Amino acid sequence: MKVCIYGAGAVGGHLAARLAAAGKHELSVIARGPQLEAIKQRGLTVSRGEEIHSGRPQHSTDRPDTLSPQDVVIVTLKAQALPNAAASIESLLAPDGVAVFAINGIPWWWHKGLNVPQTPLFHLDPDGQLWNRLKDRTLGCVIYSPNEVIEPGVIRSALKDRWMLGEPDGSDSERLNRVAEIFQSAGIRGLATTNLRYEIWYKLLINCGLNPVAALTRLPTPLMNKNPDIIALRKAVMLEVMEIALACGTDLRGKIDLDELCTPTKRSGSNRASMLQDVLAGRSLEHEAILGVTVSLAQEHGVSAPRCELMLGLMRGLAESMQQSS
Ligand SMILES: NC(=O)C1=CN([C@@H]2O[C@H](COP(=O)(O)OP(=O)(O)OC[C@H]3O[C@@H](n4cnc5c(N)ncnc54)[C@H](OP(=O)(O)O)[C@@H]3O)[C@@H](O)[C@H]2O)C=CC1
Ligand SMILES: CC(C)(CO)C(=O)C(=O)O
Repeated sequence: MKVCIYGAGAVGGHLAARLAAAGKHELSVIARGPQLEAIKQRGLTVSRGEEIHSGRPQHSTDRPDTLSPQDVVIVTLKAQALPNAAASIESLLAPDGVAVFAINGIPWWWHKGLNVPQTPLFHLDPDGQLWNRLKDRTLGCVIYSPNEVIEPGVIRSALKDRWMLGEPDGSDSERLNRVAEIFQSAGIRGLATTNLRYEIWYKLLINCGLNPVAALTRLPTPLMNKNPDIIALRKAVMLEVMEIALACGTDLRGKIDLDELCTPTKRSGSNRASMLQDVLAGRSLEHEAILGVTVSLAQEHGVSAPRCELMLGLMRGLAESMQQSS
């Protein structure tokens, strides 16, 4: 298969290193800047506890138009970078190729397969570029794997390793199983599910509590997990997201141990949430996909979510101040 990772940063670099190390597929990566230079010179390395996986993709470029048509494009850009990449993702796909969006937050394709007007999500896809080009050629992926680029081409990952893959409409398709096999061929725990929306809400609940607080306090996760004020705040946010999920048709009550989500484990390891990594690197923030759409859904369904609203306001302010100082 021809497999392309579009946006080989922390998460994409992790996948690319393991796929390249396994060598089962023809691998291309799209990256840029020092990360691309390092990949060209030394390939990619990911360390997970005692494990180290290294490999060099067959093709590395910042010009997607130079690659041949791909069977699978795994998109690991930040949500806010997707609309500008929609046309090039579409042109990269072979006629029966599929794009897999491995992204946090509510995904741009959220309305697909739901009994609601089949329209793009304004916050994430304002001109409908993603929806119009890719809605029938897309799988979703919920990532349970914390990663950070510690130097160009080198990624440190926690041991947690679960990548839930699903069709937007919840069907069990041939292409879904094909993609899960690609992950598994590299020893990556990619699992096909017919209920990806459950995973999206579960992960969103974690991210709404954790990522903005990490970005605002600049605390790494292990320190947040020792701070009673922050734990209380995160739990309160998570309870709100649980109510929003319920109003949208996903019942997480009784299925999630909020204490456990605020407790350090060996598998989650020591890491900085991706939004904190973005703040420290001066990159744009993913708060609209994580909090903006969540708050909109709360308002649409008449659910009170004051803490999510507060977090969203603060994150919009942080994004503005970062933009002004850049
Ligand atoms: N990191 C983590 O632990 C986790 C992240 N996630 C989610 O995974 C997704 C990806 O996150 P993450 O890997 O952390 O993000 P990164 O910012 O580390 O990776 C994205 C990469 O894409 C590159 N890129 C952006 N635009 C282009 C372009 N036009 N051409 C080429 N390269 C480009 C970026 O370069 P540049 O740096 O120059 O912008 C960066 O290297 C997000 O939705 C995140 O929330 C989910 C679970 C854990
Ligand atoms: C769960 C968590 C916080 C892992 O670091 C994540 O998804 C992120 O960093 O965005």
